[in-house]
Amino acid sequence: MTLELTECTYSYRRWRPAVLQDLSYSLPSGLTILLGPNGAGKTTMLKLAAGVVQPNNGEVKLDSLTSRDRRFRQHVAWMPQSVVAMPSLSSREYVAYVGWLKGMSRQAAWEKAAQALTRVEMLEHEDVKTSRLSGGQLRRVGVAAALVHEAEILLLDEPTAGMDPRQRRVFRDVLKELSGEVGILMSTHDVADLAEESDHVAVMQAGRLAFAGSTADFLAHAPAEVAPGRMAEAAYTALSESYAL
Ligand SMILES: Nc1ncnc2c1ncn2[C@@H]1O[C@H](COP(=O)(O)OP(=O)(O)OP(=O)(O)O)[C@@H](O)[C@H]1O
Repeated sequence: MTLELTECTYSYRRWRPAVLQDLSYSLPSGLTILLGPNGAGKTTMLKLAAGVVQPNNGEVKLDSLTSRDRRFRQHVAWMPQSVVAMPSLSSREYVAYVGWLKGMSRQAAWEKAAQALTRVEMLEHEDVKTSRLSGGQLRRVGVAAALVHEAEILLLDEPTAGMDPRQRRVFRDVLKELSGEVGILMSTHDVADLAEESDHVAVMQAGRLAFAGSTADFLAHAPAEVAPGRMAEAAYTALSESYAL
């Protein structure tokens, strides 16, 4: 399935300037990372793509389904920037509940919740109430909740923020595995870490896309003298500077 945003304009309040302006984007298969400075509009773009908010103008489509269609959200998983604990639910109940909300049967949601928690190394905490988890653990439960109903499109808003280095590694392996199966759009400020592992990169600046293309094309923006380990950062800086001119 292909996720496509066509000439989307969005503003949070009626008479306020648009946060996204005529944004068109088609999500390629594999892993795409979404970069951009604070306030560029990454979260807003992900919310539009997830059908959490609707564009004021333009449309968001998954093949023939529009984001206003109830079935749209069954194919799309969204992990918000801040995962909110549900104090009365354990990790497994939380993930299963999300699966159930997405239309799975109770039994299937319960079983898939265990599989999703295993993927993010949280099964040993399946009975722990979400209000008792650390920030990084709660984000991992949030990732499991995004994986539980096996959506075709994964939209992840800074999923690695607050994870320790080992969990980042685990998460990157999960992403690598998943990127062969589903389309992933993931925002991050972790340019150096992830750009070289992604298939595609999109860069937002002030509500518009300053760049969208393959990772190789993205890295080609780095000046020739830059050391290989710093290419992603250098490419991002060069693109941001040329867009600001
Ligand atoms: N709920 C809201 N109400 C009004 N304005 C908002 C709201 N959420 C975001 N904005 C504004 O929309 C713009 C884009 O914000 P958004 O959160 O999409 O950026 P971002 O690129 O995800 O930033 P960050 O990297 O800091 O998470 C900002 O100017 C922000 O102030």
